Amino acid sequence: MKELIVSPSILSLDFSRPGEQLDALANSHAQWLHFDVMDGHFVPNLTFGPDILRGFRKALPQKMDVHIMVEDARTYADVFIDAGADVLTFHSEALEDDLDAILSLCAHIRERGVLAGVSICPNTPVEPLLDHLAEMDVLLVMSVEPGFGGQSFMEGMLEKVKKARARIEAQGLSTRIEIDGGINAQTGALAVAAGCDTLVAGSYIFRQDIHAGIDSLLCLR
Ligand SMILES: O=C(CO)[C@@H](O)[C@H](O)COP(=O)(O)O
Ligand SMILES: [Fe+2]
Repeated sequence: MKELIVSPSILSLDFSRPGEQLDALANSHAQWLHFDVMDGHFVPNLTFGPDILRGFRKALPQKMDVHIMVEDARTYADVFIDAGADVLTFHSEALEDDLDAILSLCAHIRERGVLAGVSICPNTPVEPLLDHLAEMDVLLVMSVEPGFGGQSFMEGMLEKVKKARARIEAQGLSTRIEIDGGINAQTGALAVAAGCDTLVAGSYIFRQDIHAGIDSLLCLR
């Protein structure tokens, strides 16, 4: 498996003191920064636009791991690539789980020089993607219903991780398996044991000392 990456989700950043928290992130061992984009349609919440991503990109050395939870995935993939995404992950469900459309958007994202990610909600099976993992850089398994931070981890999602990990190892692929939702030191350990190499965590990291939270996840490997 690849090196373990921790991607703190800025959805849980304390926006009453952003400067202090961004400084802590900038000096942390986190390699990616998870940037959740929500449009109020695909999920019942609204978050950040491209100007905010530009600001984070200037302020932080981390790679920008952008997770778009939007209906119009094609349009907003380009909008957030233009704004500085290093990893662009869209939802399979936003493209009605149409495999041709999913693979075509992955190819487009890669052509733009960005890592392409495909995310699946808890009710979406992983099987249709298993033969196509070489065509994406990241498989993002949601372990909560998308839309909000602070929810409980759905342990049943680890079956998807195990299936994808077995396929990645069998084929010698470099595709990452990222997990998002309810990750803390305990659930993170389960996720790593199941085959995840990329952990998103929001409330767990920002509700304690940021460096301690990140380091406690990085040492799971
Ligand atoms: O995409 C999402 C939620 O839709 C996540 O990235 C959350 O921000 C994770 O937050 P925690 O569950 O770790 O608090
Ligand atoms: Fe996310």
